Amino acid sequence: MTETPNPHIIDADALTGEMHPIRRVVVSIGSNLGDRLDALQGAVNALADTPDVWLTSVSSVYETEPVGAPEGSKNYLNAVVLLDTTLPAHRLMERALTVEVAFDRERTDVRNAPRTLDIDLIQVGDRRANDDTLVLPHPRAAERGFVLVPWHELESDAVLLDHGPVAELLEKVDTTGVVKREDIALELP
Ligand SMILES: Nc1ncnc2c1ncn2[C@@H]1O[C@H](COP(=O)(O)OP(=O)(O)OP(=O)(O)O)[C@@H](O)[C@H]1O
Ligand SMILES: Nc1nc2c(c(=O)[nH]1)N=C(CO)CN2
Repeated sequence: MTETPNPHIIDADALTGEMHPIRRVVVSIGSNLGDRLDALQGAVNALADTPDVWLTSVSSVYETEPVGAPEGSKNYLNAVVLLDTTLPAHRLMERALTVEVAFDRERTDVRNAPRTLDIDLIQVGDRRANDDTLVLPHPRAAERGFVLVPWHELESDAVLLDHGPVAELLEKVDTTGVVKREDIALELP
C-alpha cells in the first residue's frame, strides 16, 4: 500500500525554502604569514556574515608546527569552526576561496607555501565529493593534528566520514607540534 504524504510534516528542505538540507560543516582555518590572529578572526567573521551560514562554535587557537611545508616556514595559528548551512558544498567552497583572496592569499607553484589565510572544508555533513574543485571529506584531514586536536576540543565524539572517530585518529597522530595558545582567542560573532 502506498502511503499518503502527511501535509503536517515539513522537512528541512521546505523550511529553508531551498532544495538543500541543513548540513553540519567542519572548517579548518590556518595562517602562517602576516597578522595571523587577525586573519583567523577575519575568516570567522566572513563565514558568519555569509547568507545561509550559521556559525555554532569556534575552537581555541593553536600554535602549530608547519606540516609538509618548505624549509624555514613559520609556525601556523590554526583553529576549527563548526557551522550549519543550507548552501551546496561547492558554493561554500567558492565562498571560502573568495574570503582567502580578500585576505591577500596568494597562490604560487610552491606546495604548502606560507599563506595569510587557508580555509579548508574538512567535512560537509555526509557529503562526498571528488572533483577538480572539491574533495570531501578533506583527503589529508585524518593525519593532521592541527585539524583533529581543535575539532576534538569542540566535539569529543566527532567522527570523520570514511575514517572513524576523531579520538581514535588522534591516537595515531603526532600532536607534539600542536600547542594551545591560552593567551589569545577568537570571538564567535
Ligand atoms: N575540502 C577542500 N577544502 C579546501 N580546498 C579544497 C578542498 N577540496 C578541494 N579543494 C581545492 O583545493 C584548492 C586549495 O588548494 P590550496 O592551495 O589551498 O591547498 P592547500 O591548502 O595548500 O593544501 P591542502 O589541500 O593539503 O590543505 C582549491 O582550489 C580548492 O578548490
Ligand atoms: N601546521 C600547519 N601546517 C600546514 C597547514 C596548516 O594549516 N597548519 N596547512 C597546510 C596546507 O593547507 C600545510 N601545512
